[in-house]
Amino acid sequence: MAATSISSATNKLTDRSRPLPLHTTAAGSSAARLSFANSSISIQKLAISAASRNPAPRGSAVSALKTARESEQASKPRNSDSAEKSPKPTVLVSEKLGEAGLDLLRSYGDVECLYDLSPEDLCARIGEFDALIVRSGTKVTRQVFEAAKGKLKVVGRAGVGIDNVDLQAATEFGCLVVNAPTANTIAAAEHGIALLAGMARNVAQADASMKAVILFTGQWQRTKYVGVSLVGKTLAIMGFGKVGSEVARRAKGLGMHVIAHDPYAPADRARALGVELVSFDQAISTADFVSLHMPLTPTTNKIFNDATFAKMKKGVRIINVARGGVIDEDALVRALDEGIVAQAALDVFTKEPPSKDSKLVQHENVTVTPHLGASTKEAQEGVAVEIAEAVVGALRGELSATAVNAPMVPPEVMSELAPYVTLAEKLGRLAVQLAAGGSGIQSVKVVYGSSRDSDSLDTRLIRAMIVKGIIEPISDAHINLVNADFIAKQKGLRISEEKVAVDSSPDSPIDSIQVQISNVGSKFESALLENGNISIEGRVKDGMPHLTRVGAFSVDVSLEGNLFLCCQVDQPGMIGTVGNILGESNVNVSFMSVSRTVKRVKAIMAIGVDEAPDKETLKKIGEVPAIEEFVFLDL
Ligand SMILES: NC(=O)C1=CN([C@@H]2O[C@H](COP(=O)(O)OP(=O)(O)OC[C@H]3O[C@@H](n4cnc5c(N)ncnc54)[C@H](O)[C@@H]3O)[C@@H](O)[C@H]2O)C=CC1
Ligand SMILES: O=C(O)C(=O)COP(=O)(O)O
Repeated sequence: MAATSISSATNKLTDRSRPLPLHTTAAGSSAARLSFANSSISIQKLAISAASRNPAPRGSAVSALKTARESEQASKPRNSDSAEKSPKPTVLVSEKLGEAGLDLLRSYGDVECLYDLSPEDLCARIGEFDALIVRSGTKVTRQVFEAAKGKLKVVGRAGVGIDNVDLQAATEFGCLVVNAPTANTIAAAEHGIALLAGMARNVAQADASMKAVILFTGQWQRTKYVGVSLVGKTLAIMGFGKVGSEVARRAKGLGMHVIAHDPYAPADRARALGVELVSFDQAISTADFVSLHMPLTPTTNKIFNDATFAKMKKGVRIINVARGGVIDEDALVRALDEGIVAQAALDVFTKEPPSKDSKLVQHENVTVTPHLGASTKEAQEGVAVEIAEAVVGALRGELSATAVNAPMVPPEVMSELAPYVTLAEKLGRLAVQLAAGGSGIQSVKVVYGSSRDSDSLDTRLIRAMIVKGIIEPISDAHINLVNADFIAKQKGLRISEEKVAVDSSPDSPIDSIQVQISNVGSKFESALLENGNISIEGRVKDGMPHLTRVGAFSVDVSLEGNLFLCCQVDQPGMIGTVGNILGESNVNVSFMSVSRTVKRVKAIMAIGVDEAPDKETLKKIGEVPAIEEFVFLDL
C-alpha cells in the first residue's frame, strides 16, 4: 500500500478558552439540508452556514444547482405555514448598483439600498442583513463583521479590487467574500487608454485652460499644450492580468512597443499579444510610459516610491487605474517636481476622495479622474449582474466561482463528495467523543483509502467537515468551508492527510476515511491502535455513512441516530443481555455489529440506537460483569 501525504495544516495556537466570534448557524434547520445526498448536514451550512431560509428565486437568471430548499418546498404541502413564514434573505446594497443586478437580487431576497452610510451607520445596521454588496467606496472592516454578530453570510464586491474588505476578518467570521472579476475589465482598460492618450496630448489641461481663458480673456493658447506622440514609444504594463492585457492589446494598436512585468503572468499569453515579459527594474527603467494594473496587496503597497522613481527614465509618464496605494503619493509629487516624472494620469488614490489640499491632485502635470475606471453603463450593468448572481448563489449555498476567501470546489466535485461530507463530519464527531476529557486534541491524521491519485482527490471539503465534527461538539465555534482551516489553526489543531492507494472502483472518489487522533487518552480504550492513536474508520455504503472500524476491530454499523460501543468478554449471551436492557428501557436498536480479535477473549459491539438511553439504562449496562468498557456516542 502506497501512502501519499496530501497536505497538512499546522499551528501552535493554544488559547482554547477564548470564544471564537463566529456567527450562529441554524444547524439542524431542515431548510438547510441537502436532498441529493441523504445527508443530515448541508452544503449550505458548509459554505456559508445556514443562509438558506429563503424561497427559491422567481424567474432569476441565476444558473445554479437545484437547491435543497427548492426540493423541499416542492415536496411540502402548498399551505405549509413554515414555508410561508420563512423569511427571505436580506441584502444591503451600500453603493450604486446597476438595475439588472438589483432586479435579480429582489427576485430572491429583501433588498435595501442605503448609499453613503457612514462607517458607524453601517455597523449599526449590518446586523440586519445576510448579504452586503459594496463597490470600492465602502470599507468592510473587522468592526463591520463584529457588528454583524454572525448574521452576515456573504460580502459581494461589485468589482475586482477587494482591498476595501478585511478578508482575514471575513474568514475568521466564516463570511464568504465574492467579487465580480470580469465585467469591468474592458471599461478599466479603456479608461487606462483614455488617460494615456489624454495625458500625452494634455487634453484635460487644454480643455480647462481654454474654457477658463476664453471666458476671461478670449485667448487661444496653442503652443502651451504641445504633447508627445505614442507611436513607437515603450509602454510598461505593470501587472499583466485581465486589465493589463487589454491595455496592452489596445496600446499595440496605437503602435506602441509594449513590455510587461508580472511575476505570475504566463509567458504564452504575453507572447500571443506580442508583449515581452521583463523584470520590474527593466520595465520601469526602459519605459516612456508606465501603466499600473496590479492589485493592492502588502507586497505592492507603495511599490512605486522614491527608490523606484529614481530608476525610471527621466520624463517618464505614469498612468494608474489600479489602486492609489501602489504609489507613494508624496514620492510621486517629488518625482514630478524634479522632472523625473513628466506627467501622471491617475484614476485612483490612496485616500478616496483625496483631501482638498492634495498636492498631487493640484499638480499641473497631473490629470485626475474620480475612480471612473469601471464606470461605463455597460460595465456597471455587467458587474451588477455578475455580483448579484454570485451573492444569490452564495446565499443558496453554492460555492461561487468568484469566492475570494474560500476554496473553489466545483459543483461536480461537490456532488461527488456529498455522501463523504456526511461521513466525514460524523467521524470527526465520533473521534472527538472517544478522546478522554481534559487533554486538548492537537494532532489529527486523516487517511483516505482511494484508487485515485492524490492530484485528482480534492479533500478540502472532507477535511473541513472533519474539522467541523471535531471542533463543534467541544466549542462554540461554527465551522464552514470558509473558516475550517482557520479555526483548526486557532484551536491549535494540526490536521495531516494521507492517501493510501486501494484497489477500489475509480467511480467512487474515496473508499474509506480513517480519522486518527494522537497523543490523547481514550474513553474507550478498544478504539486505540497499537501506536496509541484513537482510530475510527468509515465508508459510504449505498449512499449512507457507515462506521467500519474502531481501533483494530472491524464493525459495520450505519451512522444514524446514536451509537453504543461496548467492549466485552467474547462469550455467549452478550448481545441478548445488552439488547434486553435497552429493550426494557424502550430504546430501539437500529443496527448492531459484533467483532472480535481473538475468539472467546475480547469482542466489541457497535449498537445503533434510535433513542438516547437514560442514566439508569447506562448504569445497568455498565454493571454487566462481562462488559469491560462502553461508551455512548451522540452522532
Ligand atoms: N479604476 C478602476 O475602476 C478599476 C480598477 N481595477 C484594478 O485594476 C487592477 C487589476 O485588475 P485585473 O486586471 O482585473 O486583476 P487581475 O487579477 O486580472 O490582474 C492583476 C495582475 O497583477 C499581477 N500582480 C500581482 N502582484 C504583482 C506585482 N507585485 N507586480 C506585478 N504584477 C503583479 C497578478 O499576477 C495579475 O496578473 C486591480 O487593482 C483592480 O482593483 C480594476 C477594475 C476597475
Ligand atoms: O473593480 C475595481 O477594482 C474597481 O476599482 C472599480 O471600483 P468601483 O466599483 O467603480 O468603485
